[in-house]
Amino acid sequence: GKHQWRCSDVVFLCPDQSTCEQWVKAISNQITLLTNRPKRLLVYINPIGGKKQGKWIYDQKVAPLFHKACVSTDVIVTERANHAKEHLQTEADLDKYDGLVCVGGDGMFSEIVHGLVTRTQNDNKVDLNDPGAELARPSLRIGIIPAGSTDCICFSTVGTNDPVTSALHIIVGDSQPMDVCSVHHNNSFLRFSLSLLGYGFYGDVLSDSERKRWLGPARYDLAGVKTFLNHNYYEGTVSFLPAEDDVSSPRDKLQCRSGMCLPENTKQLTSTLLMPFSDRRDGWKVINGKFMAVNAACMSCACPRSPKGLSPAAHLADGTVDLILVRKCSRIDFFRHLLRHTNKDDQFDHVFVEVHRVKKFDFQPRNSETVSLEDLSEKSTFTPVCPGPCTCNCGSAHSSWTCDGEILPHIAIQVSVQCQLVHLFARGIEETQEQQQFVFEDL
Ligand SMILES: CCCCCCCCCCCCC/C=C/[C@@H](O)[C@H](CO)NC(=O)CCCCCCCCCCCCCCC
Ligand SMILES: Nc1ncnc2c1ncn2[C@@H]1O[C@H](COP(=O)(O)OP(=O)(O)OP(=O)(O)O)[C@@H](O)[C@H]1O
Ligand SMILES: [Ca+2]
Repeated sequence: GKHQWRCSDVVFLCPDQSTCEQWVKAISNQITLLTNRPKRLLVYINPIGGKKQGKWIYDQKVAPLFHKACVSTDVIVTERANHAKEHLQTEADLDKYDGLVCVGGDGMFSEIVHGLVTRTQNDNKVDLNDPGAELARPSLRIGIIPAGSTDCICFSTVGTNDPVTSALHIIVGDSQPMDVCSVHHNNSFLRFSLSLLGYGFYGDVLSDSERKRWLGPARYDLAGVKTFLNHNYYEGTVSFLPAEDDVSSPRDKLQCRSGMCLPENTKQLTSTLLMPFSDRRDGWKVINGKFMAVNAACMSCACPRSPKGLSPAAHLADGTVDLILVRKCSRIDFFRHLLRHTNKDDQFDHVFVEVHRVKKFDFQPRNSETVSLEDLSEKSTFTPVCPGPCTCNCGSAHSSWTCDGEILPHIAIQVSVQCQLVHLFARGIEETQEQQQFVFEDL
């Protein structure tokens, strides 16, 4: 149920010992032939993510399963932020392993993707600062054992945030390609985004929540309420290159399901992103306005807080990102919009919300040319110019971008989707039995 997998024992009864041994040998031989299954894994554990349970979860729930399945592991418990990333970039002997495992939340997973992808580009002499460069794909898959506060990437790729389920997907060697957004400021690479890239509301929630880390996962709720009450909006220009809209749309209600975003199927969803960078302005659209939030969801961003996610129909590996623009609106309207993330109603069905499926986009804040976070005082960045509804020019304040829970140092950014840059030990969200029955009855 609920996409959770469990181990189960099967008892074979044999008439004699030698038949029993033949069975054991035959089954072991068959399992050895399954080349998708990893045999050696490099595990990184963040001991301070989420409720600080990462090490306990791994030792109690995951390591015994790896042991049973004869998967050998090297385990690194991180000692500081960026430990895993730096280890992957420079030290790790990656040839020794069939995959990586991340025990932690979205921030920790982001570290591991950055380490692995940067290492792969260095090995292949690809310049990450060139926004038009075609990136080399890492050969190692990554498994996520959820132990963070949001665990959005695990939830959106498996359908649940359950360590045992994730461990079993790793053991059986599932593979799920995943899009990654690269974020540049002019010609300098800033970060990859794997889940939510958000300016305005989520940027402000994140900035505020970082100061409340000691609260654990509850920091987001407290910062969320505070940011909601502040009710800030920000002015800027969003330019984007739409994906072919006859193929799929953020409002088609077609949720990404297991098998949908495998390489061969993806070609039908979208033709990939080989457009030369010099042609980039052909077909671009420009929207100017005052926004409560500018959100880019590379995947649905489903998580326990919002089980269908920020963009329920976003696909994991179709080479596109859903760009959600929430324009300036009243508090009550914004509340209605937020509330719809938690129930079945359509959060895009508001006059002040629009959503576009895009391959690339740029954001330019109003009067921004020289603005970077270093130039902005804490006050002007994170505190509303006015505390409540007012007639003054609140819109001239700037927010900041949150990128998978990290604050970006620049506001003017250029984003492009790197189609299926990394692979996870996952298989996408499987249809539940009731859903399959429903489709069958429909047919
Ligand atoms: C009325 C209830 C409305 C609830 C609306 C919930 C919408 C939640 C959507 C969450 C989407 C998460 C996307 C994933 C982002 C991750 O890369 C990142 C790192 O892990 N996590 C967050 O940014 C963590 C982001 C956490 C954001 C929490 C926002 C909470 C808002 C609360 C507003 C309350 C208004 C109450 C008015 C009295
Ligand atoms: N040993 C460590 N000490 C301090 N920080 C660490 C350590 N190891 C990793 N980190 C950092 O902790 C940050 C947060 O970790 P993580 O993503 O696992 O948990 P979270 O923020 O609670 O959850 P989520 O990202 O799902 O909201 C990561 O960005 C990572 O860089
Ligand atoms: Ca996508």
